[in-house]
Amino acid sequence: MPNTPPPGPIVRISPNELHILDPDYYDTLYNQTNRLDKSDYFYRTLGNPYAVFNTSPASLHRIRRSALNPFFSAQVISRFRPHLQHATDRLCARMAACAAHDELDLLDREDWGRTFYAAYRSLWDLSPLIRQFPVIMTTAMAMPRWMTAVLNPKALEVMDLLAAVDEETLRLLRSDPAEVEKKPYPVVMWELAKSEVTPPEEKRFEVLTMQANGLLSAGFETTGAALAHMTYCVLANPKTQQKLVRELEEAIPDLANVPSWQVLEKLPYLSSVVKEGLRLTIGAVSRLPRVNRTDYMRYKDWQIPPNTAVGMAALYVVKNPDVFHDPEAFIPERKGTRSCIGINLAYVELYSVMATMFRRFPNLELFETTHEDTEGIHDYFAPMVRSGDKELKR
Ligand code: HEM
Repeated sequence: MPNTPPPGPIVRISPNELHILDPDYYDTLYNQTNRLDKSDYFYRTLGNPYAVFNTSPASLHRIRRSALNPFFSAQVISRFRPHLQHATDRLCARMAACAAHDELDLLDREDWGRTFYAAYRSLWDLSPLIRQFPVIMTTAMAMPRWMTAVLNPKALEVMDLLAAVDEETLRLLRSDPAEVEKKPYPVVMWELAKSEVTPPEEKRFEVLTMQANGLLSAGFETTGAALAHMTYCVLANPKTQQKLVRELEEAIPDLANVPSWQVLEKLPYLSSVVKEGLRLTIGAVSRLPRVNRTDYMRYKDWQIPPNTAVGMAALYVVKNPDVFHDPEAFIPERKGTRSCIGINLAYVELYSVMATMFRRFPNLELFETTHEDTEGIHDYFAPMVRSGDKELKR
């Protein structure tokens, strides 16, 4: 057998796509200023081409991203915080009630809880298929409901979810302006629809509703998965839990006054727990291919021809032992960073929930939960855990 040399940093993973394995190149490829397109093939995976997340051409992406940016600044997200703290307090109150009454159902609204999650999970489950056969979405939309139900019950759940998002968007757009403007924070789709700077074609109903759907899918599963994963990591490491609880008890003497996110993120240990938890959650597990339509891309001495998709999987950066010593271990004492449009919103959620939950339940314990239950085994863009009927346990 001839000796096969180890592969270099570039591997051709399909006729028109390269993967680069070099953590030092990550910030260059994904630099927001480099104006590369997202790969059409890769990003059509959720069947929503109008959502900023899935918009391929850099020129159109810039328009959509700039329209959304103002709603995700740290300042604007701070206005949303009382709402989030209220939701966090409700979660903790439900956990306390469940513990007291030996009941386990934390999601008290059947319509916007379990069903909502299950429908998004079905969308993610279908996503690899949609990427290969995008026509599935249009076909399912055109079919009578009963036929979709027989052929693919998951697709029916997704169709119903999209219809529910349409309905919510429509209801919002028809709201009394005085009611919407009374809210202490901006309502994104409302502001986009009314904005004088949003181009008219971006105010079309089908664009707004897909943007709403895109923000929901990008915003809820990622943060939810990160919270679940980092809670598991803390509970699986009793020393970390003790250290975290000690810091929170000192910083939050009164549980009725949980400090703002800006104060919480300055708590050194909480901040390290959140960042290390985010590293292990990974966010987007696979490559996020970018394409230069007009020019060569350069990587070291390589010249990559125009129209070649080039991606790097974050998995191989965050699990790279040269970058993170003992990469599988949860070690909050080390540092790391992430970035996305929703990062401020995600941080408010992560800091509020982790601080409030561990301050309120210092003795929380794992029950019949193992590493396997939190392991991302599906690459649906975000890593997804095994689906199954495991419930939250007391
Ligand atoms: C822990 C939570 C989160 C993680 C780990 C995460 C991770 C990521 C990653 C890795 C990307 C880049 C994807 C790419 O380049 O293709 C991204 C983009 C994005 N994220 Fe997040 N995200 C989180 C929370 C949120 C939240 C709360 C929202 C709010 C709605 C959000 C909305 C978005 C959007 C819209 C994009 C696309 C941005 C663009 O294409 O310009 N994310 N996220």
